[in-house]
Amino acid sequence: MDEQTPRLHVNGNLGQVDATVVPRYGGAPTFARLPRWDEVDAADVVILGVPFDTGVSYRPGARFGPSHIRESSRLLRPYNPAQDVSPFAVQQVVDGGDVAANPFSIEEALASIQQSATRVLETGASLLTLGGDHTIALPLLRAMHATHGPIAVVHFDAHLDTWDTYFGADYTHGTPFRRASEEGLLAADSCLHIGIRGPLYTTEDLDQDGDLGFQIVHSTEMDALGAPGVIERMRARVGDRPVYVSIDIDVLDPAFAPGTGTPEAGGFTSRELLAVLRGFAGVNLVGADIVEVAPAYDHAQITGIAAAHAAYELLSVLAQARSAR
Ligand SMILES: N=C(N)NCCCC(=O)O
Ligand SMILES: [Zn+2]
Ligand SMILES: [Zn+2]
Repeated sequence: MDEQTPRLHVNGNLGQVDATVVPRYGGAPTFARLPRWDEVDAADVVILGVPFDTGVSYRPGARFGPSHIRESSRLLRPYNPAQDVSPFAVQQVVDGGDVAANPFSIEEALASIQQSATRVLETGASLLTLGGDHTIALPLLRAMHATHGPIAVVHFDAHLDTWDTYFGADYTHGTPFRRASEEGLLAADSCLHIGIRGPLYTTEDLDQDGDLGFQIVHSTEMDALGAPGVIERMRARVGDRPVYVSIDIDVLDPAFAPGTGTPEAGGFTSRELLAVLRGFAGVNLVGADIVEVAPAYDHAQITGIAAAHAAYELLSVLAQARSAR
C-alpha cells in the first residue's frame, strides 16, 4: 500500500481514498478511488475493465467505457442508505485494471477476456466488469459457467442481443446471448430480458428469442408493474439459481444515457434501473457486467454517472449477501 495515500480502513478492508483529506478530483481514477488489486492481500470483489468495441454494429466508442465509468465514479461515498450497507467496508473491493483485448481479432479478445475473468473467479472473488461493447458478455459467461454451471442471466437492455449473425459474423454485440445459449452456458428456463423496446428486424426476432427460452419484461411494462412488479417477475424467474446480471446501459432512455452506441427512445429512468437492481438483494448473484458506455456521445458524465451508480448498487447487493452470511 502507498503509505502516502490516506484511505478509509474498516473491518480490515482497505477502502476508498479518504475524500476528507484528498479531494475527490485528484489522484488515480480507480473505480470509486478503491485500491488496486495488487495493493491488497486478497479481494472479495474484483472490478475489471474491458476496453473493447470491435463488435459494435453502429456508433463505436465503448472501448473508452471503462475509463469513463471510473472517472464518473469519483464522487461515490462509502455508505449506501438505499440498501443500508457500506459496500467497501463489509467486503474487500478492488479495481483489477483492464483486460488487454486485441482490437483486431475478436476471437483472440474473447479468449483474453475469458482468461482474465477465470483468473478472478479462481480466487473465489466475485467479478464486476465494466465494458466495452456487449460482445464481452459471451466470454464472461463462459468463465461463469465453468465455475458455477448453468447461469440464470438477467439481461437489462433495449435489445434482445439474441440475433444470429451480423454480416456473417458470429461474435458481435448483437449476438452474445444466442451464442451463450447454443454453448449451453445458460439455465434456459431462468433467463430474463428487462427493458426491451424499439423496432426489430422481423417478428421472428421475438419468436427465436422465445425458442431459446428467454422471457421478456418489455420497457412498456414498467409503467404498470413499477419497479416492485419487475423485481417480483425477476425473482420468480431466477429462483435460487446462480444469477449473472448484464446491464447494457442503453436500457436507460437516451435522456439518462446519451453516451451509448445504439440508443432507443422510451427507456427506463436511472431511478427505475437502480430500484430494480436493489431488488437483487437475497438473490444468488455471482457476477455482473455494465456495457455499452460510449463517452464520445455523453454529456457532463450523465451516462458515466448512471453506470457508476448501477455498479455501486450491485456492489451493495454483494455486500448485503456477505454480511448476511
Ligand atoms: N447494443 C447492443 N448490445 N446491441 C444492439 C444491436 C442492434 C443492431 O445493431 O441492430
Ligand atoms: Zn442494447
Ligand atoms: Zn446489448
